[in-house]
Amino acid sequence: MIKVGIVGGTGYTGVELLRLLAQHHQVSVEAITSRSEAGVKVCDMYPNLRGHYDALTFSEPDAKALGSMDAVFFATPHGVAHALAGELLDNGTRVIDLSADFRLRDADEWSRWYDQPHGAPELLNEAVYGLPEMHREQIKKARLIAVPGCYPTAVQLGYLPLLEAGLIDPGHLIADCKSGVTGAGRGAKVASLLAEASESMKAYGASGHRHLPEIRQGLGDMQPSAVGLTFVPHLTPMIRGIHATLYSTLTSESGDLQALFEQRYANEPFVDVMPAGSHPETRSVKGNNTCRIAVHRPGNGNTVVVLSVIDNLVKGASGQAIQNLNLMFDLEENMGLNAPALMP
Ligand SMILES: NC(=O)C1=CN([C@@H]2O[C@H](COP(=O)(O)OP(=O)(O)OC[C@H]3O[C@@H](n4cnc5c(N)ncnc54)[C@H](OP(=O)(O)O)[C@@H]3O)[C@@H](O)[C@H]2O)C=CC1
Ligand SMILES: CC(=O)N[C@@H](CCC(=O)OP(=O)(O)O)C(=O)O
Repeated sequence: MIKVGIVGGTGYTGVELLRLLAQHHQVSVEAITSRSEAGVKVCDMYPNLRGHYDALTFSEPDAKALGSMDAVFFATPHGVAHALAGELLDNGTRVIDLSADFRLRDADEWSRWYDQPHGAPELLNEAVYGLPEMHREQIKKARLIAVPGCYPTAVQLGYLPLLEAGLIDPGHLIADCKSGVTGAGRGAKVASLLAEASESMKAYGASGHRHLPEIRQGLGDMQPSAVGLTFVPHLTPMIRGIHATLYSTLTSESGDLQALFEQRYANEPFVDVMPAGSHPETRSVKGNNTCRIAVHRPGNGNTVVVLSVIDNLVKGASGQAIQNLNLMFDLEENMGLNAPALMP
């Protein structure tokens, strides 16, 4: 059994790790932290987990206890993994960080977007960006994984086949994205109140969101030219889900785009290219680690429209984190991640 710890077990991605790992036959969750709920039994706070983690109790984060694990997930706000990751790695514990602490290769750029100094620039060289569809071989050898953000996962998987094939202009990309409210975390915020978020929809971060440099870096790794990206996120009245509508312009004769996408993702266990003409729904991936994609070329013109949907808490966070763990520990990539989506 692989012994794992979770730092930040009371948040939405932390409890989603617990839900998914309850179905994983090779992992045992032995430590889970929360400063505010230390001493509380996991099942008393989350009754959906009764019968799965009856002996597990939240405790204060403790580097020594976490250092006795084979792997530790960080499901914490930005900056927390910076402070603890080095010590854990020195103890031989592998680190899978769901926050943005190690996603950007440039520490100064990270500081600008996250408005705080980078706490562990010495670890950036060895951090691997945990998007298996791009970096599977590096993930298998990694000790430190930066799990991609939710919007960046949906956007990068949507553009990947087109950029790798050199078919579109990378200088003029537009990503129009929608998120459910769990994307904002479990902490109390006015914008997440029912009366604020339901029956309404709004854009935010239109002139600069912290996922912009992360997406730009990822799209830059797919092809040699400079990336020009407009990224506009929106908050929508749903609990889970990301819907990305991705626009780009063809620069050469494209051939069969449907076949291109099907071939690129033929061996990917968690990317589903839908039949031509489809419009994937967020509810088709709810609770599930799949990214469903459809590619359109309206009026057979030069504009390509890709539709990409994921569950922000699964392929956008905890499911992808477990996919990375499976690769790092040489397990079946889909172990613990096989349950179909909840519909309706
Ligand atoms: N929600 C989403 O859809 C996604 C989230 N992410 C990222 O994953 C991370 C977790 O997100 P989410 O689960 O939504 O967050 P939440 O706000 O829901 O939960 C945060 C958790 O971290 C703990 N925590 C907070 N501060 C500290 C600290 N200083 N030291 C130790 N533990 C701390 C909290 O418990 P306590 O305060 O009791 O210790 C809580 O359990 C974030 O970095 C987020 O950006 C990534 C992709 C998608
Ligand atoms: C709806 C909502 O608020 N979404 C969050 C992003 C989700 C997320 O947690 O991303 P990181 O892992 O990069 O922090 C936001 O826009 O800030």
